[in-house]
Amino acid sequence: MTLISAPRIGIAGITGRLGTLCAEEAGSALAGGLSRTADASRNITTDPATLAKSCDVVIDVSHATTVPAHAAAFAQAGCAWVLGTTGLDRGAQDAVNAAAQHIPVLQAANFSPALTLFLELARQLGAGLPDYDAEILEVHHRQKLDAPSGTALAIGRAVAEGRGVAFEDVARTDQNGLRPEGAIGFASLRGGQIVGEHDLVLMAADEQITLSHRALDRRVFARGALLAAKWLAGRQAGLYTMADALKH
Ligand SMILES: NC(=O)C1=CN([C@@H]2O[C@H](COP(=O)(O)OP(=O)(O)OC[C@H]3O[C@@H](n4cnc5c(N)ncnc54)[C@H](OP(=O)(O)O)[C@@H]3O)[C@@H](O)[C@H]2O)C=CC1
Ligand SMILES: O=C(O)C1=N[C@H](C(=O)O)C[C@H](O)C1
Repeated sequence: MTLISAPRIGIAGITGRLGTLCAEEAGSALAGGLSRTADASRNITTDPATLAKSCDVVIDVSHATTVPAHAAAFAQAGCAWVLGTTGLDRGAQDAVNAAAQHIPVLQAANFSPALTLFLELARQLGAGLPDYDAEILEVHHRQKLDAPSGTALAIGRAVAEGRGVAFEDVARTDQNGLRPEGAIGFASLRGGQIVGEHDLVLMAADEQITLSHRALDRRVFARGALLAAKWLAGRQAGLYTMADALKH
């Protein structure tokens, strides 16, 4: 493994809300971008293989449907992949896992340092309060496409992991009917320009605890993505988390 001190960074989804900020944060390390509309003047291509050839690492904040093609192209080129896109289906996640056999992949639904620590606290709360009703509320801007948010799902997975249960067995996105014992529930609100809010609430008959995170500026994600990219470039193949990047 040879870590790269000044990696060339590409951005998939470079024209988007987060991609634009990532490009700004990358500064002179920016090698190019990926979009559905090419722009040679900015080294923006429509072809993931072409982008991968000019980069050491790609920050991917685009759309879930692009994930299988990106996985194949980046793995083929040997380019590291920081994946922040959310809303992946099973097939897309399988493609990520397969790519991680060949290249370093850091997958994080949320690049914020505080939210990364939130996941650890959620794991502890899940383990320490196994019988409390766990509910996760997330609020985002009106343009967001996926629900529940990737972060909300990651929080739910952390609680389930703390409880030693399979997330798929306890996740509850439809609130109709009697609340099953041990369920982890989700609720989503969409409106305005809310950057991203997440609450984990654990409730018993006689007390309740809430863990809250508020992203106040989308740039927190862009800064985290850059930190992740610089940490990942040149590492061994494998699937890494934001916690890995923050603790080294
Ligand atoms: N990990 C994290 O910390 C964070 C992750 N995210 C995630 O990043 C992703 C992007 O978020 P955001 O920047 O707000 O989204 P935007 O819609 O603003 O940007 C996404 C970009 O992806 C490109 N794209 C490629 N294929 C498609 C498609 N089929 N449909 C729509 N867009 C497509 C578009 O660029 P073009 O039109 O040029 O092709 C678009 O500008 C989301 O999955 C979001 O959940 C967001 C914030 C933080
Ligand atoms: O789409 C967004 O904006 C965000 N998406 C991520 C998610 O789905 O969790 C992270 C953050 O909450 C903002």
